[in-house]
Amino acid sequence: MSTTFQLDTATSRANPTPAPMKRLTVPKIMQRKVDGVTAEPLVMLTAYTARQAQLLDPHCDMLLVGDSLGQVIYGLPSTLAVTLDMMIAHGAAVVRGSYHSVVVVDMPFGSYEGSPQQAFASASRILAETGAAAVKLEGGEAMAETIAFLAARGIPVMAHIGLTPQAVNALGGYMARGRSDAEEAKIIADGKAVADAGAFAVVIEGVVEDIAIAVTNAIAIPTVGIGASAQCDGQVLVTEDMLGMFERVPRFVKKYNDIAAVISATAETYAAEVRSRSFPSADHTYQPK
Ligand SMILES: Nc1nc(=O)c2c([nH]1)NC[C@@H]1CN(c3ccc(C(=O)N[C@@H](CCC(=O)O)C(=O)O)cc3)CN21
Ligand SMILES: CC(C)C(=O)C(=O)O
Repeated sequence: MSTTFQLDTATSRANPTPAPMKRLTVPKIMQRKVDGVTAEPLVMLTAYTARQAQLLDPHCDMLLVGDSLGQVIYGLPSTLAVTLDMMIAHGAAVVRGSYHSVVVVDMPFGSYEGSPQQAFASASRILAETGAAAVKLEGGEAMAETIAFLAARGIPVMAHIGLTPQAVNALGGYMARGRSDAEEAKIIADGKAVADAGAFAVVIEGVVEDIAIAVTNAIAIPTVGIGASAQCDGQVLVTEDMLGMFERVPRFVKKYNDIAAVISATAETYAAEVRSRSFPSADHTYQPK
């Protein structure tokens, strides 16, 4: 299956450079941490579709095909019902729509926790069938053996610690983590464990800021914060949250726009024109010669 062809793009903004195969690489992402305080923070956003990827790609270092698509695209109550096939379909679309950013695809709940071998089977399908460069999985110390197994076999792994949404039933909700000494120690140990295991980067979600800073200072791989700290080595948000597509978003989301209002107002105008028969007009219909 060919997954790397280029799409025509409508705007020059979607085509920032003429060189098609100059995609950032995982080693270049890791180099940002080596460069230390002089390096620019890493910019990551979620993307689920080809056109969304085209628009975001020029502005990002990494695009995350997050399992948040379960809630954002499919209207599911949590990420637990997201399947490997869903992640692969959307991952392939995002790779086709981008050529600058490193594309990272989430491993869905149930596709990797059973054993390192199960994780390898799932991750190798993701890379082979999407063209993405890396996978992300949730978990710290408990996933260290699996991260090492994948990394040793050429699969770059982004870890995800702190508020891990696939563990919502065990955590009891999407509350911030690290408010007790035991939780704080656990999150710091998780960060060290995934770095030692060979993860190339780690998402730190929904933790008390001091802990995000402590992990960032304690490990040699980039930390990507969401509800964490501006001192992380990068940031990620769910694109639809940032765009203002939803009424209710986590506290850590900054709504940079109100796209929900744009969509509602546009649909309202269209509906009014259909009902008044002012659309389609002569410009949008075919007349005889
Ligand atoms: N659209 C979207 N954005 C996300 O950031 C996101 C998803 N979906 N789906 C997967 C997980 C779930 N996440 C979530 C979901 C909800 C809260 C939330 O509502 N937090 C509350 C506090 C928790 C509570 O009171 O129960 C908050 O006010 O931040 C946080 C993270 C983060 N991820
Ligand atoms: C919120 C981000 C980090 C994520 O894991 C997702 O989009 O699923």
